[in-house]
Amino acid sequence: MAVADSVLLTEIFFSLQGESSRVGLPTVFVRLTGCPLRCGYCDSAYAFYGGEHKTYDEVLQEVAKHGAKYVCVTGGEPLAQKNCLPLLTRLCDEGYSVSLETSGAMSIAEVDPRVSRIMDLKTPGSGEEAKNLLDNLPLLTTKDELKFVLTSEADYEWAKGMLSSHQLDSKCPVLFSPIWEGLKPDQLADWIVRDKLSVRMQVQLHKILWGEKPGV
Ligand SMILES: C[S@@+](CC[C@H](N)C(=O)[O-])C[C@H]1O[C@@H](n2cnc3c(N)ncnc32)[C@H](O)[C@@H]1O
Ligand SMILES: Nc1nc2[nH]cc(C(=O)O)c2c(=O)[nH]1
Ligand code: SF4
Ligand SMILES: [Mg+2]
Repeated sequence: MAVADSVLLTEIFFSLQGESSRVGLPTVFVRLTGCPLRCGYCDSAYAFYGGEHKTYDEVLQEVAKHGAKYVCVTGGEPLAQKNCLPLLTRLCDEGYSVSLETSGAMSIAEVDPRVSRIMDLKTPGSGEEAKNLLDNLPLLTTKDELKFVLTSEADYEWAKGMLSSHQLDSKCPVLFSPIWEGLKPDQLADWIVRDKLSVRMQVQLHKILWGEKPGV
């Protein structure tokens, strides 16, 4: 149930951005609760349930305490809460440089244009490929990023096929990321070099630094 002018929140924390082309930048993370997907590898399942209702003002106050320039709204699936949209706009109005991590299973059409949308196109290995909303693809602009999280060689081949069939690398930067402790990063690197793909490979920096746990 949506409560007026509020979101259901799992956590707010300050860390180094571990993903996307913003990797390494000190960033405040706002993790909203709930997700309609169940990717087999999900590292944020603790955000599926629970959470606390927080008004936009309360979220902004908590974010401001950290004195950072960058804010990343994630989840769960942030766009599953309709109040995520006004929250993104309030964060932009405050002058933050805002990114949004989204599964691409919900429309990104109404997201404030100042936000950089990091859209994950779910691979077959996630178990949630059927949820991909392909109508989102034409909406991506050069300030957005399209991400493939890969579990296997089959996922890699699928992602390569999607790149060429939809000419995805001409829309926005493309990220290829191996699942943590699943697909070996050096194996993925070898395939990308072999095939000369114009994608950015990345591993989750925060897990290299601190392991897999909430709040980092
Ligand atoms: C936790 S999700 C939250 C935002 C949104 N629900 C989504 O899936 O994009 C943020 C990003 O973490 C990625 N992720 C989750 N678990 C992962 C894992 N075990 N290894 C690598 N990336 C993972 C997701 O694929 C997604 O790109
Ligand atoms: N440090 C850090 N960077 C991140 N970038 C995206 C994250 C996410 O969970 O969406 C994440 C996260 O959980 N931690
Ligand atoms: S969509 Fe994101 S939060 Fe939801 S299960 Fe998949 S990775 Fe986890
Ligand atoms: Mg994470």
